Amino acid sequence: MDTLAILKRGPVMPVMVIQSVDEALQVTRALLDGGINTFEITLRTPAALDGVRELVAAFPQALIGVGTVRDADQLEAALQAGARFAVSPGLPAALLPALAANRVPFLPGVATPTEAMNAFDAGFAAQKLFPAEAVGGVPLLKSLHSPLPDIVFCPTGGIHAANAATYLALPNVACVGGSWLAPANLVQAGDWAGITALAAAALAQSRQG
Ligand SMILES: O=C(O)C(=O)C[C@H](O)[C@H](O)COP(=O)(O)O
Repeated sequence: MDTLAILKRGPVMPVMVIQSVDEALQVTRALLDGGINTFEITLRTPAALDGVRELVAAFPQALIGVGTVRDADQLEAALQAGARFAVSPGLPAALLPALAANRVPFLPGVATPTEAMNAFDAGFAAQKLFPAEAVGGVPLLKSLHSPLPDIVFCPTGGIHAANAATYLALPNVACVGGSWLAPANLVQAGDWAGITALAAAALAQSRQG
């Protein structure tokens, strides 16, 4: 499965910051119940890699990837844990040899036309616009489409229930990602039904968009 196919499979991707394996299992179950099938587990917490391992084992129907990948060691560890794709806030040069060696579907972060062109030339036609809202959001994506029509984006950073559909309606957007699908307040409260409802609403909106 290539990166674009993974984005289209979404087309809404929860960006998850997990504090424990048990929490990861509960949140993922709740999101699956709402119809989400693609998950980005950020490597920002000590529980992340164990979480990936357990999620891959517990939910074979889910596509589990990792986010916040910043170096080759993280990428290797994530692949060993069973991650099926990887996402980064950028495209650090130090990652390129590991990406070439592993051929894992990879979504690099970009924020400018030059970064988008460099990532395209490195072999990545599907890219994450990050942080989407802060760097120009919908108007920026519209402006990028004319000169760079062969680059497809997954905007993340500042996406939420009220603006996701506007992004998904753009011709160069295949997916949107964000933490709004599993917000910390609902996770801490153990409000799994609330998370299922957020997921279902996001998917319903994406189908209208
Ligand atoms: O670390 C990564 O690889 C990322 O993917 C970054 C995330 O996309 C953003 O941190 C989500 O931003 P919010 O939805 O505004 O909370």
